[in-house]
Amino acid sequence: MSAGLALEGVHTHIGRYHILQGVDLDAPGGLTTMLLGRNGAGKTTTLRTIMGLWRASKGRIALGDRALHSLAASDVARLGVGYAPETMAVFSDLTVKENLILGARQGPMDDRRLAWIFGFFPALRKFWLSRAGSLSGGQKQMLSIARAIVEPRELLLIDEPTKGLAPAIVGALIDCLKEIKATGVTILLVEQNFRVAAEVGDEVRVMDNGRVVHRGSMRDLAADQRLQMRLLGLSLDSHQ
Ligand SMILES: Nc1ncnc2c1ncn2[C@@H]1O[C@H](COP(=O)(O)OP(=O)(O)OP(=O)(O)O)[C@@H](O)[C@H]1O
Repeated sequence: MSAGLALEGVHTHIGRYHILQGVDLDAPGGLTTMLLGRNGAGKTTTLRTIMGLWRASKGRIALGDRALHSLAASDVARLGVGYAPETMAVFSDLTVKENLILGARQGPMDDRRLAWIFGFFPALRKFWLSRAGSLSGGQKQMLSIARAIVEPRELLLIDEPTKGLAPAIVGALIDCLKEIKATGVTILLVEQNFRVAAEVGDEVRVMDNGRVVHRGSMRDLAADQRLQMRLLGLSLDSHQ
């Protein structure tokens, strides 16, 4: 089973702004933990701080018994952390294949793993030698996630994978997230679409103003519309 993630009292400053203001967050090993919250709550900054792309100015970040908070992003990746950023950081001028090779840190890509990835992202096989820049938004998102999982990981950080995607593609992405989840990897997933969150999340943490303000099971939050309204400002309409 994959290790769990724990943040204790994490502060992050970006320039003169104090963005994370004492984040206490746990993502239990082998489970999918949703990180929710209103725009600007600090979710992306939390993922980037875990990944070592922003340096925590205070606090501890640990994956199992390994401390991450003083490591560079390349060392965090080497410990088995995959990151699919919100911006779908694919290299437009490189082919799909070359983008995936860049995600494989331990050596050549494993054919069986590639076949597994193609199973839920068939477009990546189809456009294997095409420039990533020529893919649709949904396909780029899939490539970004495929890159994060091209090797087995201990922890996956995924930022808003369904953002801007057509509903039909969202369904395919949910299936894919469930497949990835079934491998037993620990997942921390930022998602604005509450329906997706309710479908794939085991646990949920909600952020507001640079702190975690709610911790519980996704099932309990999904069943409590008052709590959703209070924590997320969701109306019933947003459940469509
Ligand atoms: N590079 C930056 N420079 C200055 N402020 C930043 C920077 N990046 C983020 N912020 C600020 O930090 C706060 C948290 O941003 P963050 O992107 O982490 O929130 P979020 O919860 O992911 O929101 P969203 O859902 O809008 O992406 C916001 O007020 C944002 O304006």
